[in-house]
Amino acid sequence: MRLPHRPPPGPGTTLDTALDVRGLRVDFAEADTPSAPAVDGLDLTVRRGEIVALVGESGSGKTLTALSVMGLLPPGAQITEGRITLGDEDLTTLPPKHMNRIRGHRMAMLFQQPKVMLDPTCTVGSQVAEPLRLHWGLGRHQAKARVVELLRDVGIPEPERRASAYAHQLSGGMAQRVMIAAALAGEPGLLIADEPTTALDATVQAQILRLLRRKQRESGLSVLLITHDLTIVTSIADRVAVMYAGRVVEEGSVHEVFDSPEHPYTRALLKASLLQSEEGRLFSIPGSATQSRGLDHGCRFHPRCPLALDLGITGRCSGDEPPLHTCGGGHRCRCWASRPGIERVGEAVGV
Ligand SMILES: Nc1ncnc2c1ncn2[C@@H]1O[C@H](COP(=O)(O)OP(=O)(O)OP(=O)(O)O)[C@@H](O)[C@H]1O
Repeated sequence: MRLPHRPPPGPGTTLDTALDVRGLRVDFAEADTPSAPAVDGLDLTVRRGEIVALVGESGSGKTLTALSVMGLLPPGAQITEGRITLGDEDLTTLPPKHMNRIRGHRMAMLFQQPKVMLDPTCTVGSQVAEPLRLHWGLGRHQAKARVVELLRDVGIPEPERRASAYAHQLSGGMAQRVMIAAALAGEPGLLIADEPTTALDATVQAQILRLLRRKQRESGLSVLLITHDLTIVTSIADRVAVMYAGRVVEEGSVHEVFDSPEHPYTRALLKASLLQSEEGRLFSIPGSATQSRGLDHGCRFHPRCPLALDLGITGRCSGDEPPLHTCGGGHRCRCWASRPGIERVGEAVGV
């Protein structure tokens, strides 16, 4: 596929960069009426050995971003602009056969519903063995022994016996451990985890997050973690990127973004989460991200933004798209109003 516009890798791209996404745009080709891109000029970097959380409301384009990287977009969706670089490889130009070799070997993905993702007709052991045979060329006996090691390593009790179990015989937590073993079997450098603990209860969720953190520390794995849950971000991630209507509006270390949020959308997300709910009162952000998709002028958030609406700065906010500018260190924000002084005004209007 020939892409109309492929920007160069991002300015900070170094040997240290595991994944670099520049100007990614995803469109649905089969839509009857022309629709807005689902991902719209997204820039994102994951460095080697770090966990980056991608957060944002439902429909902001997080999953399509992950599927674009994996080369697994659903039928009808296609990358129409942008560049995705994994290590030194430009994934947007690779033929499907080459992508098959990279998937599972250099990058792997964990999904929300592990029991659904496991093949019900194959044993757990054969599914964990697949990448070992495919990417490392292990024979049946070698692969079997390695499967037991991998299952033990992710905390599956009696791994020899469990290797011959089927998906329906596993709890949700066990199934996710098996998926982690299968994902890590090919020894990928990048793991994309899309809401990996959403379907699990709180105790199992904490165990799975600890397991991911341990694997990241032991093997220098890079992780792109997609989640709605900001408490998960604070417990596991090094950096966070906040996505709104198809693009990143704020990014930085978890400390920078959560302790000093600059973008009114990030502030609203934090306020809507348990992290900042006031005396148990629930806050929701008026409107939805979909109403901002397809805006071809101004800040995508301005129709819902209390700063733009209350402070009468709508002219600027609806006129030009703000750039992602540096607010100090690695903290960057896409808002005309994120300047010293305005922050206090933002607090005054309750965002
Ligand atoms: N198969 C599809 N066909 C048409 N449009 C789609 C399809 N999948 C996603 N979209 C559109 O792309 C947008 C982004 O979807 P995506 O799944 O990436 O959002 P998300 O941020 O991951 O949401 P969630 O947190 O609910 O999973 C959706 O709002 C939807 O309009």
